[in-house]
Amino acid sequence: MTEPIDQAPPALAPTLASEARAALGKRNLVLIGLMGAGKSAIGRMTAQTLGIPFVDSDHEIERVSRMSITDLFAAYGEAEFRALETRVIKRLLRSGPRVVSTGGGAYINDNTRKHIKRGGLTVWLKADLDVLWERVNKRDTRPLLKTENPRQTLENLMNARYPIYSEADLTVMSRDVKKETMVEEVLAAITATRKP
Ligand SMILES: Nc1ncnc2c1ncn2[C@@H]1O[C@H](COP(=O)(O)OP(=O)(O)OP(=O)(O)O)[C@@H](O)[C@H]1O
Ligand SMILES: O=C(O)C1=C[C@@H](O)[C@@H](O)[C@H](O)C1
Ligand SMILES: [Mg+2]
Repeated sequence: MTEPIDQAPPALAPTLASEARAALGKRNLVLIGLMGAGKSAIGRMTAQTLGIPFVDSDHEIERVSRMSITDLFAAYGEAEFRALETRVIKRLLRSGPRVVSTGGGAYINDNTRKHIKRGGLTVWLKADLDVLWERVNKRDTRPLLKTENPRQTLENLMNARYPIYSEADLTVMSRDVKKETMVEEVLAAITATRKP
C-alpha cells in the first residue's frame, strides 16, 4: 500500500531543527565573524528555526546606550565601545539557550572572547572578501570602514582577525546562497557536535 501524501516524511528543516535543538541543549549559540558575514540575519533565522530567543549584541548596545554604534564610536572611541560590548555580551550569555549574534570585533577582544568561549557554542560565519564587500559597501553604518579605502581596510581586518575567528567551535562558509541554506548548514554543524 502506498503512503497517503499527507503522511509523507517531514521536510529536512524540521527534522534537522529538532536534532540541532537537542544537540544544543542549554548552551547558547554564538555567531562570530566579520561585518557582513550574516551574523544578524542568519542568527535571527536560526533562532526562529530552533524555537529559541535571539539577541544581537550590536542592537543591545544601541538599546542600552540609546545611541547608534556610529555615535558611540564618535563620542567615546573604540576602547569605550569595546568595554561596553564586553559587559553587554557577558550579560546576554548568562542564560541559555539563546542565539547570540555578536558584533564583528567582539570575539577579537581578549576579555570578550573569554566570556564567549565559556558562554556557548561558537559558530564562525566565514566569508570571502568579495562577498563581504558586496554586502557592506551598500551602507555606511560601520565606523571602522570609514576610511579612504574601505575595501582595503576590510581586507586588513580579515588578515588580522581570521586566525582568531578560527578558534571557533564550528565554521560555516557564508556565501551568496539562500539564507535558508545557510541556516540548514548551521543546524547541521550543531547536530554534528552531538555525542553518539
Ligand atoms: N546568505 C546571504 N545571501 C545574501 N545576503 C545575505 C546573506 N546573509 C546575509 N545577507 C545580507 O548581508 C547583509 C549583511 O548581513 P548582516 O547584517 O546579517 O551581517 P553581520 O555579520 O551581522 O554584520 P555586522 O558585524 O556589521 O553586524 C544584510 O543585508 C543581509 O541581509
Ligand atoms: O568589526 C567590528 O569591529 C565592528 C562590527 C560591527 O558589528 C559593530 O560592532 C562595530 O561597527 C564594530
Ligand atoms: Mg550584525
